[in-house]
Amino acid sequence: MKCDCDYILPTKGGWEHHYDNCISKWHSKAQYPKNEDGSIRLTNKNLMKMHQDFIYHLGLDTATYDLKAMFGDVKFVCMGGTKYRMKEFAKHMAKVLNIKDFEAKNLSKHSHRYAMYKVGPIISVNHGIGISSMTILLQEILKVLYYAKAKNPIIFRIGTSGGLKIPPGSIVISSWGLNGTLEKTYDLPVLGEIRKLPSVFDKRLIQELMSMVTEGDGFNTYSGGTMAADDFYRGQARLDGPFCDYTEEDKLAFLRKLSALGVRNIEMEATAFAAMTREAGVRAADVCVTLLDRLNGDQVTPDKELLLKFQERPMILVGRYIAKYYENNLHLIK
Ligand SMILES: O=P(O)(O)O[C@@H]1C[C@H](O)[C@@H](CO)O1
Ligand SMILES: O=c1cc[nH]c(=O)[nH]1
Repeated sequence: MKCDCDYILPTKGGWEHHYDNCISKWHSKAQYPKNEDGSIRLTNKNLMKMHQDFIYHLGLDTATYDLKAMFGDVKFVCMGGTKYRMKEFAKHMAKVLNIKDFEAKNLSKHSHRYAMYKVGPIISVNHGIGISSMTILLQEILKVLYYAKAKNPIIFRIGTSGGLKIPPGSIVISSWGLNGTLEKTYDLPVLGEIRKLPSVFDKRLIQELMSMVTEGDGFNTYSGGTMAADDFYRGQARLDGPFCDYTEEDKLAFLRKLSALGVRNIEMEATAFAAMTREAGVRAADVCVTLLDRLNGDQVTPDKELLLKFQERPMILVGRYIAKYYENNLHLIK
């Protein structure tokens, strides 16, 4: 398989292992500040001076918990908005990887915030709605992976979204995130000034995921841009919120403009997810199902059963990717 920089990747047992020894530009040390052994290198020197770190929203800390023993084997972190979805994903992966003794135990229950499960080498955890909830979770997960010295972890978001000109129930694998002012950045105010962090996803991971799509899936999978809105209603040009001071024509013109820019779906996390995983040197992909075509309306009308079916689709695709990784290596799973 070819990479961005035109290197033929030195794979040993097939493409599923190549990122462990990848020499491509995308994974170069400059951009992906990993240690030699593949563990995360966080650049915040203050962390090294701390005797104990309270990872508050996960209800964990580095003194009471042996994070290396708990999470040192983690290869994949999957996150999504709801607790229910992430518990179901953990159960799904227990089946896929044939892990018989899996017990869905919420490892962050003391925090009363998020629900985090571990199944074999996978963390499945919910992040709530929107960028601020997601980035708190993501940053605390990054610290857990850092303290645990997890090697070459990959992070997936399996989410829901509104589609643009594609049938409801399609999957979109995000190439980049677009913010509310139509820039491919995650804009974070720090010490009174806006930092603009690039929000582009790992191209090769997208290709690898696209190669998991089969004709028998029964739905379409696209890759394309994802707008991450800071609001579900006006922020996504809806007409059905409590406030609206624009017309239906304005809304449609905006959505068509997004579509012309290459945006396939709208959700509420992509920009920050791309930017922060990139800054941490961790490969990541945002895989969302669309619940509706926003050119045809605003209300999410599929019944509960169909909504749950739709939400299984990203789980199936990402599950297939993880299963492929372990195809010949199930013995690596504790
Ligand atoms: O992962 P989920 O289904 O939470 O993703 C989208 C974006 C927001 O978090 C939420 C809005 O309904 O759904
Ligand atoms: O339209 C939608 C549907 C799900 N999630 C969103 O953020 N927007």
